Amino acid sequence: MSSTIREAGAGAGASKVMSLQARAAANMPVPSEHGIARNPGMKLDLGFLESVRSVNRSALERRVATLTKRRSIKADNQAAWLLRVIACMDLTTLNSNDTDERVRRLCAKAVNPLRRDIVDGLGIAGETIRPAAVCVYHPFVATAVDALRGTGIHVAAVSTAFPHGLAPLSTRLQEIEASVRDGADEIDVVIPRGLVYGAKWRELFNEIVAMRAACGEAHLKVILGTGDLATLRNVMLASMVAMMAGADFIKTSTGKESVNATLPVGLAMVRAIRAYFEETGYLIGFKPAGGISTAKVSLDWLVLMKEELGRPWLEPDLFRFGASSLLTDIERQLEHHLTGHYSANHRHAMA
Ligand SMILES: O=C[C@H](O)COP(=O)(O)O
Repeated sequence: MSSTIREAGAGAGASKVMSLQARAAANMPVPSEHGIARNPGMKLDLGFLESVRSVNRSALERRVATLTKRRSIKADNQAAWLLRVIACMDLTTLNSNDTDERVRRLCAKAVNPLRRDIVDGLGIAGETIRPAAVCVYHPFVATAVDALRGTGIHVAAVSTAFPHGLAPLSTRLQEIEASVRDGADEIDVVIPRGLVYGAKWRELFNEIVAMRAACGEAHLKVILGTGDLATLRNVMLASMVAMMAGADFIKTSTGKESVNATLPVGLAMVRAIRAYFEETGYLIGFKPAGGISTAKVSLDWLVLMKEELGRPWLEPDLFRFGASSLLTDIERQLEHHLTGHYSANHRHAMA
């Protein structure tokens, strides 16, 4: 396993991953018109996990401060970048009061994410700007599949005793299989955090391997619940175990922890993705989720992805925001871009 991860807390200046041309020349898996070559996973490398002693939090924080201060998205380009945020969004509803009707309304919003006057004002009437997926609890998968049929928008299901993952493995696997049967394209699973506290890496690996098998063709996003994991070392190691076990994406949070997606923790995960890439040649997706509700913060995340991993990670195949209210703020900012005024949130009702 490469040394990149051991240096994950090192300061600025870390190189981006290899260009697509260089990858092709080196016969490595490359994104194609059929999508990204899927991560098959690898053997659990316990020796490598033991070799990771600590992660330098302050170095990660310094790097984030530099990236967000020297923001490379100019004001003139911000509208275009906000449209990219929409394209990389898993528009989410994960509430105790979700209903079929609410999910249908959210799906309708996904199909037409921006008000007509904003679309016309931006001159994008001929373009299809839509979230990558709608993310729901398992009982609403069939409703979302029905509502989104023919739109190209995926349905993502949180299917393993979300948000805590505290059910027998057999129950969690059955839930995944049921979501896949109902038509989910993507499955967001949570890890039982206790396996991380106990350093039960083999057990965690085996669980994720079984989840990946239960997903079949559906893509697997592994939620770490980083706010619960206590240390950045745990975040790094859990990220690596998830990727070794065959995760297509690693995801920060459920949105239900007291601390959800933060940029320094995201940076640690992104560097784990880079290390996995350097070892295996496979490109793993990243999904920050939970508490990302402003356009400004979403742009910070895009800058981080672009600077740390490069252009391929600005596409929905490799990058998603998990967010329930971000679209509302993006609409407001786009309206401000066009008119110079902000309107009230209720004019951009989500559902
Ligand atoms: O996976 C997505 C999250 O649950 C969304 O969290 P949020 O409601 O804080 O945006």
